[in-house]
Amino acid sequence: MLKIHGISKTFGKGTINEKVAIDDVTLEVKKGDFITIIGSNGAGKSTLMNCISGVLDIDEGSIFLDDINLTRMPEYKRSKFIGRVFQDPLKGTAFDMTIEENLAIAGSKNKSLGLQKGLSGKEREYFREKLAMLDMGLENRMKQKSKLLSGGQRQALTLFMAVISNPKLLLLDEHTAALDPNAAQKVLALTEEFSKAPGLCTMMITHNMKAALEYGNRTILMKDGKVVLDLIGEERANMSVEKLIAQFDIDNDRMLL
Ligand SMILES: Nc1ncnc2c1ncn2[C@@H]1O[C@H](COP(=O)(O)OP(=O)(O)OP(=O)(O)O)[C@@H](O)[C@H]1O
Repeated sequence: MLKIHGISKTFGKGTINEKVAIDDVTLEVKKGDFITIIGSNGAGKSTLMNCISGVLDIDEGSIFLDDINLTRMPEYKRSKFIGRVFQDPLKGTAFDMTIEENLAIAGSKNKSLGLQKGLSGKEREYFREKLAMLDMGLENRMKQKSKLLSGGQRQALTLFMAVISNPKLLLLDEHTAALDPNAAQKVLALTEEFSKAPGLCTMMITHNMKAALEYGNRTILMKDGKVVLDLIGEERANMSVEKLIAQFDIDNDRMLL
């Protein structure tokens, strides 16, 4: 379980540009939870993820993942427990490496062996089987460089790479925003599938309001650095995009209905 307690983050403290990006946020994410995160531009969604993953230091509060205290742990150490996928499909894979080299590196993340570029026959077979689950024909292209893949294929591969080391937490920051609608839907369906891995907590930022209510089991709305709505169960099932916009004054220039 992820336990975020009373965290705050202010940029440019003491300057005229001072900005409270995260304001006393407390949040518990249970194992198996798949939380979608929505909110207006500048609400603090990405900053929250950056605080959890260790890209940013928090000013106050604490972050625990199970019994592991992440609060002051450097980003590279947290990455053993946290898988991440960003908006840009070019960010997640090593462009000039083959699909299987990318997988080998991602798979070795949790081991003490360090980077491994090669795969044993057994590992190759394992990855081939797993890749087939993506249903994109990538299992037959394992020796091809990842730069030859389409955006959707690359993002599916990145997602797969983020989960093969069995992280405790998966953080997705608008990971389908740069994809065409078909590819986005496919990657969202895969996300839902991967989020069922035993013991995993998943958090996904999206500007697609419909997807936010459709995927996962819980939706939070952020505003001015705070969590102002936490929807789950029946309340979430009865919520619609129209109601959300009307009730919460969501103003987002990239919002998709
Ligand atoms: N590195 C930074 N330095 C200074 N201010 C920042 C920095 N990162 C974010 N901010 C500010 O903090 C606030 C929250 O930004 P954040 O990127 O978390 O919002 P967001 O909800 O992810 O927005 P969007 O939907 O537009 O991506 C914004 O006012 C932003 O300008």
